[in-house]
Amino acid sequence: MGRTFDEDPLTLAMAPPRDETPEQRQLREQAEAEAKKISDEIDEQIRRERDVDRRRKKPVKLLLLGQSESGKTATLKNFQLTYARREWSEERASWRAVIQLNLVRNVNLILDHLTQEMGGSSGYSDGHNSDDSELEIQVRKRAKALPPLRFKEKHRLLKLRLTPLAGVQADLERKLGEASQEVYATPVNVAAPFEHATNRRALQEFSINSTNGWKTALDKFRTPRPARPEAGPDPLRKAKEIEDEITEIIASCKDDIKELWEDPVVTEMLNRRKVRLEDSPGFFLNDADRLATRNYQPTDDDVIRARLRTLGVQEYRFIFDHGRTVGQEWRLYDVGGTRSSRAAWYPYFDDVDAIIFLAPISPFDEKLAEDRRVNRLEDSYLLWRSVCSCKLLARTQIILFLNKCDLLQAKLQRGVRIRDSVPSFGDRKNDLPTATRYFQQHFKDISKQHSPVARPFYMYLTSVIDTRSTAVTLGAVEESILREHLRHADLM
Ligand SMILES: Nc1nc2c(ncn2[C@@H]2O[C@H](COP(=O)(O)OP(=O)(O)OP(=O)(O)O)[C@@H](O)[C@H]2O)c(=O)[nH]1
Ligand SMILES: [Mg+2]
Repeated sequence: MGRTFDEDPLTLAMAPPRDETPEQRQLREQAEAEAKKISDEIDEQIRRERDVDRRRKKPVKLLLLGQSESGKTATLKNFQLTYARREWSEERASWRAVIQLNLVRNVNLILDHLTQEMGGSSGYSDGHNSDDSELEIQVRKRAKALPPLRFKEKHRLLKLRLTPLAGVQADLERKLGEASQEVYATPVNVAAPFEHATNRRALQEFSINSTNGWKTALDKFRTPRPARPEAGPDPLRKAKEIEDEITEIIASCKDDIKELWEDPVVTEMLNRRKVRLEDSPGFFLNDADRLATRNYQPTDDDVIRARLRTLGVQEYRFIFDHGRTVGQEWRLYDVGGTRSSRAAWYPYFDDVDAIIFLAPISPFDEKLAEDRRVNRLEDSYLLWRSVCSCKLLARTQIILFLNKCDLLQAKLQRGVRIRDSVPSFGDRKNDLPTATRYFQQHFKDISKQHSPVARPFYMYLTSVIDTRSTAVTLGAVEESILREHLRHADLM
């Protein structure tokens, strides 16, 4: 074959030798085919590694489920405190308003009871009302049998001096928005309304899907920037003035708040009415000395204990700055836990790496706020069963937190007997290890019976307001979720 002088040197170098025999040609072509095969394999390997790498960098998605007040948001806060510390520190101060509202609510609740008690001869009317709960009827009966409470002039004055806190509560609730109000009776009477839901779009009206969650409420309480003089009255500065006014009123009520909470007649009144504020969400009365001050700044523990209800489904994006996955994005989905909020959960089951399911085990003798006929533990069992049996979640890792162990311990120490509310507990020992073993076994049995495909049972006993022990639990959880995340990345 003739060659021209203008062919480029590379083509010349790659060209077969002029005097190549047919055998040599066959060997050469075989060698070239082999080299191409190896090169293609290397290319494919690089492509696959890039793909896995890209998937590894995909955000880890974690969904928090459980009934209202089970501790989902408190768990989320622990994640932020442990793994996204910078953001946590930036936000801590803006929780002050929520904590102030929690404290003021505690006080106003006592004042409401006081007003009812001091209102009539014994504070209770004689007639029964069809709306009265069984507890109220019982309380009324017991109160009649006991000597009257000895209220003094001091109680009337305390009520009078603490009146401004009603206005403070209203102001704070208005500023914090709907999340600051607790929900009571709702029309939904099934534990898992998500079971019949189909797609995200159909449910949009139920869900507030925001990418900044509690920030919406807290943003109004960030430190204002200096206003430009030509811009007129600065709304942020105005907000700051209101905030200072609220803080001033609370600080000026400090001694009265403490006197009210430490008063023996008030204690007796709350006992008779079976009101245990200490166990309720957002209890801060024992911290009034520290909180009701002009320069109060929330501590980490205060923020974890602060109660702000979750509305709809909230997405939080954190780039972890601590832990094994520094630089990795995590998306945590926090949901409202009342029965009427649960229909909005289903669309989020689709694409999560793991679920943390929170079941509080201390309220075994309490009712749901949204439906006073339903026992809280029973509701958790039903909800757990629905989540375990959900086909869409058949291969999703589910981690159970049996939460509020601290409150369970305190309740058992006070002598509350489990078998009075949970007859199947029987004559077992009424102590913490026996109780947690018993509840754990019940959840394990449900998971075994109702999971469509056998799944491992991951369970932790938690008190998520204890940030130290929770950090240890989250370390184990992080590792196991990450392992699953990477396994998925390798399989895809
Ligand atoms: N003592 C104690 N309190 C807890 C524990 N876990 C949560 N709490 C408190 O219980 C209250 C309710 O917790 P949240 O985290 O707001 O509950 P939630 O599940 O997010 O509730 P919703 O948003 O209404 O669905 C908060 O004030 C928490 O600080 C716990 O283990 N022990
Ligand atoms: Mg919440």
